[in-house]
Amino acid sequence: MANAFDGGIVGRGEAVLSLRNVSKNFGAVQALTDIELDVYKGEVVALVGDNGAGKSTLVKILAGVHQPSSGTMTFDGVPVVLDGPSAALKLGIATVFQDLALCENLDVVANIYLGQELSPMALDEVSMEIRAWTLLRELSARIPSVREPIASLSGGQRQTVAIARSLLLDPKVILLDEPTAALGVAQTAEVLNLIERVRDRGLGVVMISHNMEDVRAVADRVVVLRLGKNNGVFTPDTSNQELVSAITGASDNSVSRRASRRAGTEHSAGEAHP
Ligand SMILES: Nc1ncnc2c1ncn2[C@@H]1O[C@H](COP(=O)(O)OP(=O)(O)OP(=O)(O)O)[C@@H](O)[C@H]1O
Repeated sequence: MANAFDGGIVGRGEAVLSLRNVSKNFGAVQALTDIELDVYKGEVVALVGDNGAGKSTLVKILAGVHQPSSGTMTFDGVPVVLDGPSAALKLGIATVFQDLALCENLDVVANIYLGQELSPMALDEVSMEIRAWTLLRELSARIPSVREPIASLSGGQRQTVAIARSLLLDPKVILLDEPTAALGVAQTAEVLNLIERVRDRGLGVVMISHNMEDVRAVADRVVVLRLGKNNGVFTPDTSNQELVSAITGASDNSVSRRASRRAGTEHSAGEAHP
């Protein structure tokens, strides 16, 4: 069911992360215009839209990779300016980009601790292994051994390691760029379960996805971008037809035509057999 721009979140307290009137241009290219976004604790927000709609640009702004050309961002109610990815991380916004940035030849523990120069923890190997193992167990991750090199893991397991790594600094918000892209059915289910457990830890999750089935399975709200602008916030039970219309801007598309054909068939079938 669709509703305006709040997606049914009225009365949920203060958002952990908010954007107001955020615009971004790259020279003459207007990638985002007046974007509004709220992310609450313990919810999964799916960010959907056609190619070039501005999803990656928006996530990169939240991750501190790009700076908005105008508009404001607040974190825990406080206006913030992210001048780089490490500023976002320090604040409590972790990102898992599509490339995952894992080292094939290193094991799970080493990858989870990779690039933790921000961390004040100077842990020995044993403590690192225990912490990595505890984290993965809390996430019910199916990793055979934390001493397994990344090269021998499946796509879903790699995504799991990348997500576990992003949780190491106890972020409040995690950004996932197409976390199920290129995964098979079982691995996708595994990663979606993991996302639910991250949400259950009280984090706000923002997930870019092109896959409406995944979005329906895990999202609490679906934020649609179209041509760099907000085009509605929907609940995950919204019909495919309505979502596709919001994404493409066209009410006449193959999904709506199929739906109306089906309705027509049912109607005439109903008439034939009252
Ligand atoms: N670094 C950049 N320089 C110039 N233009 C850019 C840059 N990054 C993005 N754009 C433009 O901004 C617009 C939004 O792109 P963006 O990658 O955010 O869309 P998207 O929704 O993530 O698309 P996709 O689903 O294809 O990844 C596009 O017109 C794109 O060409």
